[in-house]
Amino acid sequence: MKNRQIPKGLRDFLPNEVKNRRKLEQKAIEVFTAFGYKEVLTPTFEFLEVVETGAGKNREKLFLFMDREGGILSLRPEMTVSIARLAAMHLKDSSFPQRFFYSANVFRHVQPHLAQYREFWQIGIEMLGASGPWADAEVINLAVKILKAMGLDNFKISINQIGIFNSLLADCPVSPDEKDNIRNLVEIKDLVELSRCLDTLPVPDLLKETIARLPILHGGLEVLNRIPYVEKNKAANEAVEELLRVYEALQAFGVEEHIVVDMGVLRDLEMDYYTGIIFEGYSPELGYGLLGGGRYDNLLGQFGFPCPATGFALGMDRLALVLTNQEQEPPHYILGGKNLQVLAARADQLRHEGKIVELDVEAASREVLEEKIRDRDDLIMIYLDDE
Ligand SMILES: N[C@@H](Cc1c[nH]c[nH+]1)C(=O)O
Repeated sequence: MKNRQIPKGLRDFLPNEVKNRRKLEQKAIEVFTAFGYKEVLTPTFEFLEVVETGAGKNREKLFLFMDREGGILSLRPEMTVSIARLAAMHLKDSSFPQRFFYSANVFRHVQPHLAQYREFWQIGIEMLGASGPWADAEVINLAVKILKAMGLDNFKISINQIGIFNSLLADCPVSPDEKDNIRNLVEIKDLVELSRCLDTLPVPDLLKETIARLPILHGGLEVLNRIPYVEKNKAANEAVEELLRVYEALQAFGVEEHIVVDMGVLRDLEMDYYTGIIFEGYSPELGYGLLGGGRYDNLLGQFGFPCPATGFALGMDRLALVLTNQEQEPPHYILGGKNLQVLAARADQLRHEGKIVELDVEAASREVLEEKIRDRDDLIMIYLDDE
C-alpha cells in the first residue's frame, strides 16, 4: 500500500525521539551561544551551481529537481557552502570574525544503513574571517565541548593538515585519476591495495614508503616525526608546522587528551573544499564518525568574497543513537474528573510546579480512565471528583 510508505532512507520521528533530539540540540545551542556563535538559517534548496561549488564531484549524491524557469536546484547536502554564499551575499561590510551556528536538515542520496539516512540533521558552526592556529583550535575545542555537553566521554578527535598529503601527492608524477585513487585508498585505509597501487607507479621510493604508511600513522605529536619525505618538500613541512601550532593551542585549551594526530584523515570522501587543518570526531565503540570539519580558506572566494574560514558539523542522528537518555524526567500526570474549571486550575498548578500534566479531555469516569492507562506505567493518575 504505497500511500502508507515513505521514500527510502527517510524516517518519521516519534515523540521520544523528537524529545531526545531537541535536548541534544538545546545543549549544543547553549555551548555555541556561550562562545559567541549566533544562529543562521538558509533555504532548504539552492541552485545546483552554488551547491557544486563545495561538493563538485559528488553530483550523484545530490537530490536534484527543476524550477519552472528551467533552473536546476539541489536540496542542500550540507550547510557550509550555503553559509559561504550567505556571507558573500550579506556580510561584505561586516567586521570579522563572524561566528555562526546552525541546526538543519540536509539531504544526500546515499545507500541507507545504520544511522545513515538520506535526510539527516546536522548541528554545526562556521567561523568566518579568522586564520591562524587559535581559530582552528577554538573550533576543535568546541567540538570537544559539544560532545562532552551531550554526555559523551570516551571519544577522540583525529586531526590532520590536508596540505601534508596534498604536497606529497603533488610530488608524484602520476595522472589525476591515479592521484584520486591513491587519495581514496589512504582514506579508506586499504593498506594492501595502496602498496600494490604505489608499486606500479613511477614514484620515488622514499615518497612511496611515506604515502604507504599514512593510513597507520596516528597517535600523539611523535607521529609528525615519522613522515620521512616531508623534509624534502617545503609546503609539506609548513603544513606539519601548522598542525604543530594547532596542537599546541589545543593543549592550551586543555583538551589534548581527546586529540589524536592521524595522517589517514583526509575528509576527501566528504567535501573537497578543505585547505588546511581537518578533523573528525568518533567514539571508539562505534563504527562511524560523529562529526567532521576543517579549514576552507578558498570557498568564500569562489562566491567573490575571499575570506578564511573554518568549522565543523555534527551528525545528530548518529549522536542520538549513541546516547542513552540519562536525564530524569519530571513526573507525568493524567488528570481526570468532570468539572473542567477545577481540573484546569489544578493542572496549571501542577505544571507550575514543573510537572507534566495531561488533561483527560474525554471526561471519562474514574473506572474508564483507570482502564485506559493500565499499560502506561509512566503516568500517575489523579482523579478529581466533583467538589
Ligand atoms: N559541512 C561539512 C562540515 C564542515 C563544516 N565546516 C567545515 N566543514 C560536512 O558536512 O561534513
